[in-house]
Amino acid sequence: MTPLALTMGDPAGIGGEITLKAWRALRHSGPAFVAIDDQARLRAIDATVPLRPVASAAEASAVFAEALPVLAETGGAVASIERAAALALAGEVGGVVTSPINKSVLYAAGFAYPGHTEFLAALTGGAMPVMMLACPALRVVPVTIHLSLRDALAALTTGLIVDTARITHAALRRDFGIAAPRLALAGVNPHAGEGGALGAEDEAIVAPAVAALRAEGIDATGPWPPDTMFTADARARYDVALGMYHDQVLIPLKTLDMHNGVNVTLGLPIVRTSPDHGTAYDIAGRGIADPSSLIAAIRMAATLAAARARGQHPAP
Ligand SMILES: NC(=O)C1=CN([C@@H]2O[C@H](COP(=O)(O)OP(=O)(O)OC[C@H]3O[C@@H](n4cnc5c(N)ncnc54)[C@H](O)[C@@H]3O)[C@@H](O)[C@H]2O)C=CC1
Ligand SMILES: NCC(=O)COP(=O)(O)O
Repeated sequence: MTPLALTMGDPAGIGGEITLKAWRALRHSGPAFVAIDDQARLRAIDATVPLRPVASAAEASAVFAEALPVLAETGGAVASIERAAALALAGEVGGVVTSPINKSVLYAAGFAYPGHTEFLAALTGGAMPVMMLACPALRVVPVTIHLSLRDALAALTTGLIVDTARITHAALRRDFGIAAPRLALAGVNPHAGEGGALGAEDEAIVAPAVAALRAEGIDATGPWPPDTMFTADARARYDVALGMYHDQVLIPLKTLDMHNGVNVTLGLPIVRTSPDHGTAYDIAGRGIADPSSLIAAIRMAATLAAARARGQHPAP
C-alpha cells in the first residue's frame, strides 16, 4: 500500500502535535502516512511516540503500526512541501496532506505564493488550482481566495467563475464520483443584488456565468442570496456552493463543522488535502489541539488516491 506524505507545516504551530495524535489514532487502521519532518522537533513535542527514520516512502507502510515513519527534512516548512510534491509526482506517495503554514510568516520571508494551493499548483505543472473545503454537511469553493475583500471584488470576472466551476464540476465527477454535480453559485451582494438596486455584480458578473455553465450542460444555479443558501433545506439542493470571496463560504463551513472540515485542492495532477484550520499559535505547545480535521484530511486523501489508483476516477 502506497503511503501518504504529511508535511511538517509551521514548526511553531500545532502541526507536529496533531501529526503525532493522528498517528496514534490511525496506526492500526491506517491510512499509513510518512511525516516529512524533523525527527528531533517531533520528539520534543511528545517523546512517548515512537519514531522510525526511513530512507524512502516505500518503507513507511510496513512500519506504520509500530512507529511513525519520518523522512528526515530539516530544511523547514517549504522544503517539506517541495519534497512531498516531488514524491507524489514520482508516485512514491499516494498523495500529499499538508499541515498548516502561517501565511504572514512565510510572506515576510519572501514566499511568493498566497498559500499551499497555488504553490502546489506551480510545483506540479502549473494547472489552475481550485480550493474546496468539505465536511459531511457541506462542500464549498471560494472563487477568489486569499485577497482582500476589495481586491476580491476587483478580481471577480465571469470568466474566473466559469473556469472555477468547470474545474469543480470535473473534480466532483472524477474524484468524488458524483455523476451530475449540482453547483450553487452565491451572489455577491445582499439578496443577490435585489435586481441591481444593491449592486450590479450579481446581474453583470455572476448571472452570465450561470448561463454559460448551463449552456455547457453543467447543473449550475444562482446567483443565490448568500444569507439563505446555507440553511439545511438549501444545502440539500446542491453538491457544492461556490462563493465569490473567501469568507462567504469558509464561515458557514467552519461554523457547521470546524473539526471535520477538509481542505482539498481540485485540478492538480496529485492528490492534496489539509485540515481546514490554521496554525493555532494560541494553543500550540499545550497538548490540547484536536487532530480530527487532520485525520479527516488523511482519510480523504487516501480515498481519493485509492480511486485514482484504481482508475475509477482518473486524474484531471
Ligand atoms: N492550510 C493552511 O496552511 C492554513 C493556514 N492558516 C494560517 O493559520 C494562521 C492562523 O490562522 P487563524 O485565522 O488564527 O486560524 P486557526 O485555525 O489557526 O485558529 C482559529 C481558532 O481555532 C482554534 N483551533 C484551530 N485549530 C484547532 C485544533 N486543531 N484544535 C483546537 N483548536 C483549534 C485556534 O486555537 C484558534 O482559537 C494564519 O496565518 C493562516 O494563514 C489558516 C488556515 C489554513
Ligand atoms: N483559508 C484557507 C487556507 O488558508 C488554506 O490555504 P492553502 O494553504 O491550503 O492554500
